Amino acid sequence: MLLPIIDISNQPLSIDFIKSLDLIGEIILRIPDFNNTSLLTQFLETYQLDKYWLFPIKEIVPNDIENIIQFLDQGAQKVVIPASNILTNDSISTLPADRLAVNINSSELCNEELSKKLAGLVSGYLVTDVDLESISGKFFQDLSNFIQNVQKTSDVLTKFGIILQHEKSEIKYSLNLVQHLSTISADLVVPIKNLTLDSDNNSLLSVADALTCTLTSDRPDGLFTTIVVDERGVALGVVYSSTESVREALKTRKGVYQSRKRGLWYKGATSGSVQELKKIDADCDGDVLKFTVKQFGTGFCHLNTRTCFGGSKGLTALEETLQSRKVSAPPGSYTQRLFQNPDLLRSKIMEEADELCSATTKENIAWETADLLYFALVKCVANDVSLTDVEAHLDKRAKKVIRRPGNAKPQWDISAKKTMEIDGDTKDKQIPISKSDTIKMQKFKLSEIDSIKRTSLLKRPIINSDDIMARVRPIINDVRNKGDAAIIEYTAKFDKVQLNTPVISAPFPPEAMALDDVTRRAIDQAYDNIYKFHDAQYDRSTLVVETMPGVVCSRFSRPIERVGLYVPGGTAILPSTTLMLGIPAKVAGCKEIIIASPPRKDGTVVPEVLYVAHKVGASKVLLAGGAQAVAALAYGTESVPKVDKICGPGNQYVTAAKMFAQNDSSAMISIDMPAGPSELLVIADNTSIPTYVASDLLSQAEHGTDSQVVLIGVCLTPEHLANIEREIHEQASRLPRVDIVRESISKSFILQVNNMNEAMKFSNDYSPEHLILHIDDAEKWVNAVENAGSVFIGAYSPESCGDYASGTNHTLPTYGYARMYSGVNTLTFLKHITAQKLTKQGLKDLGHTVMRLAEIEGLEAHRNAVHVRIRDLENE
Ligand SMILES: NC(=O)c1ccc[n+]([C@@H]2O[C@H](COP(=O)([O-])OP(=O)(O)OC[C@H]3O[C@@H](n4cnc5c(N)ncnc54)[C@H](O)[C@@H]3O)[C@@H](O)[C@H]2O)c1
Ligand SMILES: N[C@H](CO)Cc1c[nH]c[nH+]1
Repeated sequence: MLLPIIDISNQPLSIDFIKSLDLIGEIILRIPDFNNTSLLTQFLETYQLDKYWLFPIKEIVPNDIENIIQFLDQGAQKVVIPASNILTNDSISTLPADRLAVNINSSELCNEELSKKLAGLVSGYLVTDVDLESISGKFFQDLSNFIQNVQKTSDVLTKFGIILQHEKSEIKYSLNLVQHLSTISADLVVPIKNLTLDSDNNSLLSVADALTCTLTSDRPDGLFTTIVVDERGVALGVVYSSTESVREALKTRKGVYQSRKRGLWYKGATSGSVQELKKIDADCDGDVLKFTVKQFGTGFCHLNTRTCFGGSKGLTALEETLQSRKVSAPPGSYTQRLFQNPDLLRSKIMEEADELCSATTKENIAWETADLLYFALVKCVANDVSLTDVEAHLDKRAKKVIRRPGNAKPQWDISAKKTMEIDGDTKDKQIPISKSDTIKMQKFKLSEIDSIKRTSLLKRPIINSDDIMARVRPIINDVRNKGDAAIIEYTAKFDKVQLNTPVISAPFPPEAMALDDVTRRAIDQAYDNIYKFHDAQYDRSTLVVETMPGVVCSRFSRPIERVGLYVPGGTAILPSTTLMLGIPAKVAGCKEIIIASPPRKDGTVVPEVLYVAHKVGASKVLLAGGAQAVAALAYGTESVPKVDKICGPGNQYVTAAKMFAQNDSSAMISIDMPAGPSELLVIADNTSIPTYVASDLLSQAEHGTDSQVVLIGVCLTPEHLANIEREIHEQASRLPRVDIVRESISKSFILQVNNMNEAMKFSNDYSPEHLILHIDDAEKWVNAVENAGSVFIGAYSPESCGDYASGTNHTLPTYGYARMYSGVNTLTFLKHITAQKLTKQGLKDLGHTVMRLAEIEGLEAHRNAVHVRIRDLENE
């Protein structure tokens, strides 16, 4: 065949022409040297060749080695170097043989010693001084012997290029010559100025003809069987080519073939399923062509499948599915959810990578790899990266001659991890927690983190809401369909309690709410404080404003009639939450209060909860938790009346069920807010007391493994910070819930800042559920609070007081929702109704404004309702 050669100093060249040449194999680039490489770099950027050799005019000097390696790394197929250089320069001789070619003179073809020395070191020979006349004589025989010898001794696939002598001004590059050389596996090197994409003519050699003249057809019609494959090598079908169709294919860089019935066949011309031509190769014995194409449209086959052998499979099929999901996905598509939630996708990739690392059996490793490939490909498709792009990188990497050491980055280095201090970039990473580890938070300095890290610190752990919703939906449907029976069934399943009836109605049996005096007094005091604070929030008066003479607007409130209060009970019993929800509902005057809470293991209600239920005037207590309790309150069952609003915190199932019911118009229900795992942000300076700071942080960390606490240290001295950290470890180690704390503290962090403004800015951006100000002149900084559920001011205001008894509510927005939601308060249980009264004069004065605005909106009936009255008033 032929090897086009381009002198890169002779630019500009036609990009289209070069790209067509690039389709048929390798191109030799004649370059001045490796010393000044800017011309070459610019050439490669412009023409973006697929496969090329670099052939310098000048000899190689030692300083060139670095550049040679760099160009090989960047993708040069081979570098052509004089034999003397290869044999004398150690750095060159260590380069891989499949990336080196050598240029020799025709006289050296018979130099056996040289060919022995070069054996195994190179995979290409350019014979540079061949006289046209000599090609059929002795030279041809020598060349043939030489090639056979190399092929016998070398295990690298080797190419042989023949360069006709340049001194001869009139070199005739003919198809005969190409054909002749190809019989001994040699290629004719042809300057591109001697090549054409058109048919062969006397002065120029046709590229297509040069390609097909070396082929043999085993068909009576002389056509060449052509296999068509996609960029990943997947066979699309079989067609036929002629010299003419190859010529058209090269010229247009499209899939053009020879139809046995219809002549030249421009693939996709009528169907639209066109092909971009990427490569043409001949097989090893030159009787089949392979066209590599990028297939557009419905596919290659006339049956509208991608291939003539049916649909795709494996990674190609997965890629197609993901691409179609990106365009339009069926409702509830998990893939679409991954597209929309990069954080979820990131977590899944990490999770699957981790699972693959732990897999040991053949089956497991295949399974986990499939998982990881799925998520990785979602990431690719989401960002318009194709498998072909990925494979191009793999191929490019395979060409690198310098191998990286491949050590793990510090955060992934398992041996280093064991000794890692948690003072680096590890917030999102799983650090193995051992019981002997110091219980400590991760530490960051605001001045040392970038904005991406800051944003990640502001984020809460991801809630997988679609998965949870998928679990919650059938529970809700069951409760709607089967009522009490479903509640009993789910309570048995999740809470392991067999109930006869799921509801206790007031009046509650005194023995079921009997408490010792100390407990009762504590609850009573908490009750009084909470009541006092919530009662004060209730402005029972009617707001009246005369907006203009004779136009009086007013607003008054009414309680929401029936409310359902969810009191969590999964890992801790929470009578305090019964107070926090029941009291404002009672103050607001709700007519029916129903409390739902998971039963104890013996099927009873916690007496403290029942006592508070009684105090707030609840009519019923539903002995159920989770989604089944929320569904019963939202839709009603035989024994649970449907309510108008559901309030209260809970785990992810509770929250998902509340969100579901709120969005279902048939439920006609509202909720207080989406509330999740507890959280606390403490701002502390050097006036803070380390024991107090640590105790506050731990008070929220003990809620659950998903709780998050944050300490912002304002100019803390190293000693002060160390004291706080020591207190955290010592106090935590003594807690009964130390195992929960160990986990939640490891996900929590300390951020050191330089001043209070930085601290407040971070806190407002984080929007914590609880904010504690352990700082000098704490009260002054309350003015700077923009977002928080509840604020605790000064050293003697522990959050626990707000959790239980000071008077404020503890059902507060988490997860950053404090930016737009208030915590539960008396207004949560009220709605406001507005009213207005216009006098005749008021209507006369306002009427024309109303009529004009109705006219602008094209709402004639609106205008008329004023008009008929004003007409009467004007006639009075
Ligand atoms: N923001 C606030 O004001 C506030 C106040 C108190 C508590 N909290 C939070 O409330 C949450 C309470 O959670 P909890 O689990 O202890 O109690 P919970 O009462 O919210 O949930 C327990 C119920 O979950 C259901 N459940 C458990 N596993 C299930 C599964 N696999 N499928 C379906 N349903 C299942 C069961 O029905 C069970 O009754 C904690 O996260 C806590 O931090 C928040
Ligand atoms: N701190 C919780 C709100 O996030 C409420 C609570 C209940 N019991 C103790 N604390």
